[in-house]
Amino acid sequence: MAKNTKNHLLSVAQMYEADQRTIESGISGIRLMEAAGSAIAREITTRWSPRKTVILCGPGNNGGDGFVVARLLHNKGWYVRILLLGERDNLKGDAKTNADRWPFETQPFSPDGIKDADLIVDAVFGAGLVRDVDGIVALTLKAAQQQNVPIIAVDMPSGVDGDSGQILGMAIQADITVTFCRAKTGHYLLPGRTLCGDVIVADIGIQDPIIEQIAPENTKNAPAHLFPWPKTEGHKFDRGHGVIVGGQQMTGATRLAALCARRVGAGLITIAARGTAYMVYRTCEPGNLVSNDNLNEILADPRKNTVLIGPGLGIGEGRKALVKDLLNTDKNLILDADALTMLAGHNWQNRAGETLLTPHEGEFKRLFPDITGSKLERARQAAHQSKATVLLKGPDTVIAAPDGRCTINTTGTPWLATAGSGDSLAGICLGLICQGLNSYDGACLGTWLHGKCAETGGVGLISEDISTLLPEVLKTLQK
Ligand SMILES: NC(=O)C1=CN([C@@H]2O[C@H](COP(=O)(O)OP(=O)(O)OC[C@H]3O[C@@H](n4cnc5c(N)ncnc54)[C@H](O)[C@@H]3O)[C@@H](O)[C@H]2O)[C@H](O)CC1
Ligand SMILES: [K+]
Repeated sequence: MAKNTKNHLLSVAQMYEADQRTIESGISGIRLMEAAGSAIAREITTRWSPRKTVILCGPGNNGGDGFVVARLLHNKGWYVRILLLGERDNLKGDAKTNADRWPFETQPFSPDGIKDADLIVDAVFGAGLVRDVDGIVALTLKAAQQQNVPIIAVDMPSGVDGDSGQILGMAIQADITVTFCRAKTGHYLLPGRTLCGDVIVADIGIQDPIIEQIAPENTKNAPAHLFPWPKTEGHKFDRGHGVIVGGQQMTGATRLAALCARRVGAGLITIAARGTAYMVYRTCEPGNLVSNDNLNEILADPRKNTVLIGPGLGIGEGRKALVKDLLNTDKNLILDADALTMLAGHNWQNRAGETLLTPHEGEFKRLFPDITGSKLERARQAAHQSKATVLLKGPDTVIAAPDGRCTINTTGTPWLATAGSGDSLAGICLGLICQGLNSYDGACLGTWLHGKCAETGGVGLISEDISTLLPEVLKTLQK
């Protein structure tokens, strides 16, 4: 059966490979370019009425797409001018063919060339961006930005790296970006995601089996189908028993996590706590189980399969030893916050249970100080090195599995940057993993749900809202 590859994200190299394999299968490059240009012209004409349009064409095939757009808009009666970077005579291949089909003059790049534009098409650089944008290109793109008219980017906003989403030198802010076949990782990693505006993925005739053969390791996070719906015949012990090592002082973190774990369907949640904190937990949410037994005794019950440690934990030698002891158990572990901080310099080994690390950027740097690269590549390397699933938090959270798979999450709002939000996320993941999801699936679904809660809650969201919003989000997943 054909796999659904629609959520796969391609790297730039994989896009070139898909292109090449398609051409080898008998679809010419010129046909692909025509399809790319038609898709862009279609997206423009369905959104905007005819108006003075300036198309900025670069020296490669991104510029070639621009020439196709120019011809198609001109044929529909639009007034179109082209600014071309470099000499027309230097164009090659399909870009040259399409330049030859444009019977009018082109003008050189210059800020002045933008002046009367009511709509701008950015066909300067796409997949082939290799160095910083500077000089006359930067000046012209700046003028295009200042014109304050709609900007349509072909494939990528020029200046954005298609793999990392990083800006090389400078980049243009687009209103829409039309890309081809599949989105690229740079469309969803920041700042690329913001610079793209709306991302539209157009079919240009590259067939799904070609993408299956390439087997991209990156996806856009789309895990709703993984939700473990309770079974009619099930009872609470079928629905997982999670344990949270309760913080001594920051008891709120543990309570937020426990509420979220239960809201996503965990059958039972035990908070392991000592001293005064034990009494705090005993007198709070009545649905939590609370135990002041020794942690080893609590975990002796094999049904308690997943442990969350870190939220509100605090730092100290005793607590560090506790985290290390947990690593030697066969329980599924979710290590968050202070637990991560205390593992800096740890020598990662294969564990018997699943391991999920949920660092933000600061914790990640302490845990993996030698790992560099794009957010995606750093998460992937960390997962490989630690043999754990790594959930690298942020507005473009990346989840990486030890086997090389990565997903980029796109749900959420800036209101999630609030105290207790991470504790809630860790709790959601606990609730899902204790029900039997593996740590990668649990992390993907947990992150997606957490973001959906924020979207549903809207403005003014605080972390206490997240568990309350979960039922509303889950209802939207019911068939
Ligand atoms: N299947 C598809 O996705 C299709 C994609 N198409 C389009 O082709 C481009 C990629 O084309 P390519 O020629 O490989 O690269 P670019 O046009 O992006 O740029 C290459 C060109 O630019 C020069 N260059 C790169 N960086 C800089 C810089 N900072 N300053 C100055 N010059 C720079 C480089 O030296 C080259 O000369 C893809 O994005 C799609 O838009 C096709 O339509 C076919 C189908
Ligand atoms: K572009």
